[in-house]
Amino acid sequence: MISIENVTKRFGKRQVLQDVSFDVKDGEIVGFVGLNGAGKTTTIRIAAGTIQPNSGDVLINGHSVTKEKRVASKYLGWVPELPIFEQDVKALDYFVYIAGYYGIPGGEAREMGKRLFEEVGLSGREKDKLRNYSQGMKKRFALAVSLISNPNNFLFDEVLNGLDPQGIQFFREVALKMKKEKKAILFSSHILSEVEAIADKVVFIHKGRVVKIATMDEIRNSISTRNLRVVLGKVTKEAISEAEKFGTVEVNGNTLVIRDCKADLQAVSMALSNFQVLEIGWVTGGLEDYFFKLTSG
Ligand SMILES: Nc1ncnc2c1ncn2[C@@H]1O[C@H](COP(=O)(O)OP(=O)(O)OP(=O)(O)O)[C@@H](O)[C@H]1O
Repeated sequence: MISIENVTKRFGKRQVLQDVSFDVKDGEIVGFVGLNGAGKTTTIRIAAGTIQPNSGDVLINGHSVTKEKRVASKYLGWVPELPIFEQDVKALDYFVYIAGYYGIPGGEAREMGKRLFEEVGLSGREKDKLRNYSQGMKKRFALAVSLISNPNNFLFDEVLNGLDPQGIQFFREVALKMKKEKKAILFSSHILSEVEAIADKVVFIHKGRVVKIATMDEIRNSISTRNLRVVLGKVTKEAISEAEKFGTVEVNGNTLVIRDCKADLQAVSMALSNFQVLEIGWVTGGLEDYFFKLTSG
């Protein structure tokens, strides 16, 4: 479990984080969302122990990153937005070198490296120098490194940035697999559809403050559009022209979506009653609608 507790951070005179608090529970994927400069990376770097907060703390499985960094780090994996590695070293050699910091002897580290390279889709590229890795490959390498201590908490900072669709799918599946294994995952991303696809809960940060924490169910239920979805038992020409009296109609099998519906649900339900209304309800919006509503407010 990752607990961010009242974290405050200033860079010089600029207040970058103000009293940021939230939890990522075991078996939970938490989306971390905010505009550019909102404070996501700073929060993540504080959680990873690479920068110190001015006040507050982050607990990893109950261990303070500010006071017990070594122990806390053992339970934490981190894939940074722009992984920076030694460029002139062969990837597997560098992995073995890093594993040394975790007290893993050379031979064992090499075997572990081969296994993890395969797991993250880098087999065959063990002898390439890191300078010859693409951005996506560097992220996969950072993931392999983060798996060395088999931690149960993960920080993914904009891991999808600059990835091709295959890379995006790979990291989505990694996060979902980790969730199944009851790991705690904090996942920052600008690709809101991806956050929506995997997150259980979303933390919204704006100008250094947490402005909202909501589950995906709460988000979906709170945004209702003027688009009405109706499932009919009988979809006939008459049914469609009846529906068209209320707005533009899209037909997909037995489902009609009346866009910008001018009437209320009961009126449409009555008007279509001869065509067997099996289901009727307003289409709910997604994370993107919610995010814009929140930040424009
Ligand atoms: N080392 C630093 N020194 C001074 N200011 C910094 C430093 N790192 C970050 N900042 C400032 O802190 C604020 C938050 O930056 P941060 O990178 O955490 O935002 P972010 O939400 O991750 O943004 P993005 O979505 O663009 O990655 C910004 O105003 C940024 O300029």
